[in-house]
Amino acid sequence: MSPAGPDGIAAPQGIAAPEGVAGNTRAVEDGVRTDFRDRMSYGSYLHLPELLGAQHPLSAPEHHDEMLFIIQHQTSELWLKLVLHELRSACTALREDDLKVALKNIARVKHIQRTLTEQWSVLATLTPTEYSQFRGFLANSSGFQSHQYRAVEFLLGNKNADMLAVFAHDEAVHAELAGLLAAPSLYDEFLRLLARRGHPVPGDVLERDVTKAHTPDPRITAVFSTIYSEARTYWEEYEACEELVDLEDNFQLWRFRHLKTVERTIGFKHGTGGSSGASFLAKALQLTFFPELFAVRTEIGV
Ligand code: HEM
Ligand SMILES: N[C@@H](CC(=O)c1ccccc1NC=O)C(=O)O
Repeated sequence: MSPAGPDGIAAPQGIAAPEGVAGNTRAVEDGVRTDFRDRMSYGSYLHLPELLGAQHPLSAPEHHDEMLFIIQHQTSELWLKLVLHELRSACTALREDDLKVALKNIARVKHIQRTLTEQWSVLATLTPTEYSQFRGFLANSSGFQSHQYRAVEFLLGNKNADMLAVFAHDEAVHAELAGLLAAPSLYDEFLRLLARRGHPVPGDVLERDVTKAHTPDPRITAVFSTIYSEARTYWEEYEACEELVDLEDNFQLWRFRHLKTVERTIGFKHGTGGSSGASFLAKALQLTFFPELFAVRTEIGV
C-alpha cells in the first residue's frame, strides 16, 4: 500500500518521498537561520537594494520591453567588470613570469565571453517594432560609451586614442582609460615574457609605442612558427598561444552577434551614438588583437 498524500491521492509506487519532502514540499530545517536583524544576510552582502533598485525605464508610458533592454546591458556590464578584473590579473601575472596564473585568468574570461555571446539570444526576442517604441527615449546614449567595454578592448590591444573623447565628461573614467591606453596590452606582456624566455622578439617590438594598436610583424610570426613547430619543447608558450586565439575568436563571436542583433533590430539605421550603425560595427570584425597568431597558421604544414 502506498501512503496517501495530503489530498488523499496515493503516491506512485517506487517513488518514496525522502525525509522532509512530504507532499512534494521541502520542510525548512530547524537549523535554518531566519533572524537577520543583527546578522549579515544574502541581500546585504550583495547590496541587492542598490543592484535591484538600479533599473529605471525612461519610456512613458513604460514600455514592457525596456526592462529587458536595461537588464541585458546591466548584466553585460557586470560580466565585463569581471573580465577586466581577470585580464588585469593576467597582465600582472605575465609581467611576473607567472604564465600558469595568466592562463587560469584567461580560462575564466573565455567562459564569461561564452555567456555574454549566448546572452544575445535573449535580446533577440525584442522585435524591431517593440524596440522602435522606446528607442527614442535612449536619446544619444549608446554602447559606444561603455567605458568597461573600451577598457577590455584596450587591455586586449585594440588601442585607439580617438575612443577617449566620448569620456571627456567623466574625469575618473577618462583617466582610467588614458592609463590603459598608455599601458602594455596583454599581447605586449606576452611578447615581453617570450623575450625573457629567450625567444627572439625584436627589441623595437618590445619598446613600441603601446598607445597604438600593434601592427603585424613577420619577425613575430617567425617566433610563433618556432613555438608551433617545436611545441613539445615550448609547451607552455604553445598552450598560451592557443588560449589567446580562443580569446580573440570569442571576442569576434560577440562582435558578430552584436552586429547581427543590431541588423535585425534597427536594420541599417544610424546609431543613437552618431555612427553609421551596422556598417560601423562591421568594420570592427576586420580588427585583430593578435595578428601573428593567425598569420602563423598560414605557414603550418607547408
Ligand atoms: C537592440 C540592441 C542594440 C542595438 C540596436 C545596438 C546598436 C548599436 C549601434 C548602432 C552601435 C554603434 C554606435 C552608435 O552609433 O550607437 C553600437 C555600439 C556598441 N554597442 Fe550596441 N546595440 C544593442 C545592444 C547592445 C548591448 C546589449 C550591448 C552590451 C553591452 C552593446 C554594446 C555596444 C558596444 C560596446 C558598442 C561599441 C562597439 C564598438 O566600438 O565597436 N550593445 N550598438
Ligand atoms: N545604439 C543603439 C542604442 C543602444 O543600443 C543603446 C542605448 C543605450 C544604452 C546602451 C545601448 N546599447 C548598445 O549600443 C541604437 O542605435 O539603437
